[in-house]
This record gives sequence, structure tokens and C-alpha cells, in this order.
Amino acid sequence: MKFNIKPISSALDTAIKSKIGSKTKPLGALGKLETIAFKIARIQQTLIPQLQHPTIIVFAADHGIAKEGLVNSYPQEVTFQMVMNFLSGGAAINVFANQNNINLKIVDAGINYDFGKIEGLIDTKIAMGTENYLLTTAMREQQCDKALVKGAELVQSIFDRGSNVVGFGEMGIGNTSSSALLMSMICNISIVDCVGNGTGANSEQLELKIKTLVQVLEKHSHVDTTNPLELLQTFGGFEIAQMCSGMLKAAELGMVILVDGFISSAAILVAQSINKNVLDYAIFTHHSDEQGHTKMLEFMKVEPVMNLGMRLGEGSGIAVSYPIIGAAVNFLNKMASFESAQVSNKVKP
Ligand SMILES: Cc1cc2ncn([C@H]3O[C@H](COP(=O)(O)O)[C@@H](O)[C@H]3O)c2cc1C
Ligand SMILES: O=C(O)c1cccnc1
Repeated sequence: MKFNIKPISSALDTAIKSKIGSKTKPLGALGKLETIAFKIARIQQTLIPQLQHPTIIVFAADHGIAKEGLVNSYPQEVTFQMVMNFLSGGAAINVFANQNNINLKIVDAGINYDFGKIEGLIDTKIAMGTENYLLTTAMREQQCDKALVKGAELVQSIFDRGSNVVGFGEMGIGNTSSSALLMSMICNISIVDCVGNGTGANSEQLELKIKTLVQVLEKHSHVDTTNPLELLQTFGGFEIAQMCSGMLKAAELGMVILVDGFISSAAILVAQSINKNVLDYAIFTHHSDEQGHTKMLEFMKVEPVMNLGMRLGEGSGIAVSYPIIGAAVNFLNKMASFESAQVSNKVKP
């Protein structure tokens, strides 16, 4: 798949900065809100940006490795059980998305469960979970390709229905391990520094998780670390692959991309090694408590909107931070300027 992601033009940069600077406040006094407003105005190439039909997509899939219980504290069934919970409106992401009027889409990217016909679940299923990467690659090449196509198509359909801001959340027991493996390969950071407690591993479980992932890396020591698609195929999950191509498609369409925590960030880490420009369209909504997230964010040289010590996933960080992002757009559009409000500006020396 090819994505044509335009580098963002800097033609409006001075005008956007000057509009932010003209508002009735001391220069820079809205802190990070100013950075966010600047970024969104730049993505949309306008001085009056709008957030239309915000949508969070929760991509769910299973991981072969999770059947073994070597890297995960909760059993694999929790993936489909949580998806049922999403569909009946009881999960954290439902509560926060509802609170902030964000559309929510729940996607079966490859859950190890047969849902039959079920209302509200989008079917982009590639298989009943990935293979166990201790034994073989997580995906076959065609499966990875298919996942990439489906993720991009889904984001295209959301764009076609009028959305210009899309968040990427996930559910998949074991997916902090896939994310840590991808991070270790792409960032060239020791796996020990990429692995974290996930859903709450204790010290013994963490040790086993690290030991297992070291074995996985030994098994796949010939993988080409400069080939993001091979990495995705070897260590990825179907939800991570679909998020990755969905993000690339969103950037191609000029949408604002909202990134969640560790796993969502791992998806854009792969995406940016396919096309660096994707980062220009992305807002990292929160800093997760998952151990590897700090170094992953540093690698991409990005600063998230907030840090509430959250480590959940599902897109929850996106939904919670959304009012802050809305505030950034609102001040840019609605605050008076020194001139319009007839307020004296800073005394020039
Ligand atoms: C009840 C429950 C709800 C969740 N919602 C998101 N996750 C999060 O935890 C999983 C990753 O952690 P690990 O790699 O340790 O399995 C993902 O499914 C992620 O979204 C959850 C996990 C659980 C148990
Ligand atoms: O940061 C996340 O997204 C995260 C961290 C731990 C477990 N699940 C998700």
C-alpha cells in the first residue's frame, strides 16, 4: 500500500502564530493549548480550524502468545468479553466518549471469538488472532497486507461521513508485548527498557514477560529491522496493523490523528517508519504509565497533552483529553483580540 502524505505547508505558520499572539492574554499564557491550536490550524491549513464529528475507533484483536499466559496477567478471553462490554456501553471508553460526544466505533480486527451476527461491531477480521510469535511470525504476509488495507478503508469511510478528527484506541490481551517488541526493533532500545507491567504484572510475571520476549527476539534474530512491514508481520497484532494503516490514511486525508497510550503510540511508531510525515498530523493525547512509553515518545520527539497516570488503552486517554483539544480550537476561534476588545497590548520598550 502506498500513502501519499503531504508534508504540511509552512505558508500559514506566521499568520497562525500572529493570530494566537493577538488574543487578549499575555503572550504564551495558554501554554500547551497554544501549541495544540497551532498544530490543528496547520494540519487544516486555516486560521479557523474546526473539529468535525470526532470519532474514536477501538481496534480489537487477539495475540497467539496470550494463550500461553507467559506475557499477560489476564486471560485471552478478556478481549472478546471487553468487546461485549464496549457494545453494551459499560467500559471506560464508553463513559468518556459519551461524556464528550465522541462517536465510538468498535472493530473486530481479529478476535479469537465467533460473534456471529452482532449489532454495532464492525467486521474487519483477519483471523481468529495472530499466531504465537515464539514459534513463527505473528502474521503471514497476505494477512498483514489485508489488515493494512482494511484499516485504511475504515478510516476512509469515517472521513467520507464527515469526520476530520479520528482517535485510535485498542483492545487485545497481550498487545503491550507486541508493542514492546516493535519499539525495541524500531528504536533500537533493549527490550528490557521497552517492557512494562501491562495490565498489572507483578515482579515475577514481569520477569517471565521479559524472559519470554527475549526468546522471541532470539527466534526472529534475522528479521530486517529496517523493514517496518516485516516487523509488523513478525511481532504485530491485527489491531496494531489496522491502526497503523488507518493513521497513514488519516494523514493522507488531512485529518487530525489522536493517539492514545503505549499501544496506539507503537502503531504510529511503525507508521512513521513507513512515512515520517504522519507525525505532523498527530496529537499524542496522554503519557501512559506503561514503562516504555517515555522512551518511545522521546524517540519520536513528541510531547503528549497530559499525564494523568493512566495505563488503560481502549482510546480512554483520547476521550479524556478531548475537551482540552476542544479548548485549544475554541480559544483560537472565539477569543477576542487586543484590537477587537480594545485592550491595551504590552507596552513596547
Ligand atoms: C479488564 C481489562 C480491560 C482493558 N481495557 C484495556 N485493556 C488493555 O490491556 C491490554 C494490554 O495489556 P497486556 O499486554 O498486559 O495484556 C490491552 O487489551 C489494552 O487495551 C484492558 C485490560 C483488561 C484486563
Ligand atoms: O498505555 C496503554 O495504552 C496501555 C498500558 C497498559 C495496558 N494497556 C494499555
